[in-house]
Amino acid sequence: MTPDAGEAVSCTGLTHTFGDTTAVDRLDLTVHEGEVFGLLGPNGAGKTTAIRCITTLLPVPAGMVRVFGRDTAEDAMAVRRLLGYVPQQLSADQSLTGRENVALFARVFDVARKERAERVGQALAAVDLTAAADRLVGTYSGGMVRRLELAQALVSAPRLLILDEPTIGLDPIARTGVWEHINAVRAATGMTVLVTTHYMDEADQYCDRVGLMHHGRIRALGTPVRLRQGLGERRRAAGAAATDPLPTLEDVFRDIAGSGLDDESGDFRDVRSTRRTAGRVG
Ligand SMILES: Nc1ncnc2c1ncn2[C@@H]1O[C@H](COP(=O)(O)OP(=O)(O)OP(=O)(O)O)[C@@H](O)[C@H]1O
Repeated sequence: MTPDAGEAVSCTGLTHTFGDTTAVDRLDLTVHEGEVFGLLGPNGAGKTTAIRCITTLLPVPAGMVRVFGRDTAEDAMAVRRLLGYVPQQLSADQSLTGRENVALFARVFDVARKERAERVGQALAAVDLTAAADRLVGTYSGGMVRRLELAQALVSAPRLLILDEPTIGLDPIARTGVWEHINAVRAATGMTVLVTTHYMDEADQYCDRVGLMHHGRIRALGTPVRLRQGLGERRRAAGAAATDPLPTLEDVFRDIAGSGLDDESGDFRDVRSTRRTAGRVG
C-alpha cells in the first residue's frame, strides 16, 4: 500500500463499541506529518479508545486506521515500530532507576545493542533527567515520572509520538516542563505528536491544530485561534460587542457540546480522572 504523503494518522469511519456503549462513533480524523495535534474532550468522549485503536492496542472493528499509510489491521507490527506511546497508566517501574527503565524500552524496541547506552543517555538528556538517571524511580516527583515516560517513548526515535493525558494531575510548573520537553524534541526531530488532554489552555498554547471530541466524534477541528475567532464572529453576528474578549477554547467547546456536557460526560477537569492519575504519579 502506498503511504499517503503528509499524513501521519488517518482514521476513516472508525467505530469502537464496548457492549451497548459506542465509545468511538464513525470518527474521521487526519493528523498531518510534523504537527502537534490535540484531541480534546471531557471524560468519556472516546479519546483513549481512539488512541488505543491507532496504537493497535485495540482492534478496529469498523472503519480504517492508517499510520503513515500503513493499515493498523493489516500491518500492526510495522505500525508499532513507527510510534512511541505514553499511556495514561503508569509504565515506569518504581523499583528500577530511570536509566534502567529507559534501557528496558530500548531493548524491547530493538534499539541496536551497540547504540543502546548512547540512545538511552540522549533520551534522558532530552527530558532533563541526566542528573537523576541513576536514582530509583520511586524517589521521583510526579513531573519527573511523566518526563521519564516521555524518555521511554523517545528512545526508539519514533516518527509519531502519542501521549494520553501527559500532564493530568501535575502542578502548573511540572505541566509546563512536560510540554517544553515535548516541543524541544519535536523541534529537534520533526516528529509528529498526537496528544489527548482535558486542559484547553494547554491545547491553546501548544497544539498546532485541535479536534474537539464529544460522544465519540470530532465536533470541531482547526487551529485554536481559528476556532476561537470563529465563535467570536458568530457571537458578534448575534449582537455581542466588538470589544468583547476573544472566546477561549473552552467557550468553543461549550458552544458545540451544549448543556449535555456536564451531565453525561463529566467536565474538563473531572476529579475522578485527576485523582486516578494523581494517585498514580504523586
Ligand atoms: N474497557 C471498557 N469497557 C467498557 N466501557 C469502556 C471501556 N473503555 C471505555 N469505555 C467507555 O467508552 C466511553 C469512552 O471512554 P474513553 O476512555 O475512550 O473516553 P476518554 O475521552 O478517553 O475519557 P477520559 O478522559 O476519562 O480518559 C466511555 O463511556 C467509557 O465508559
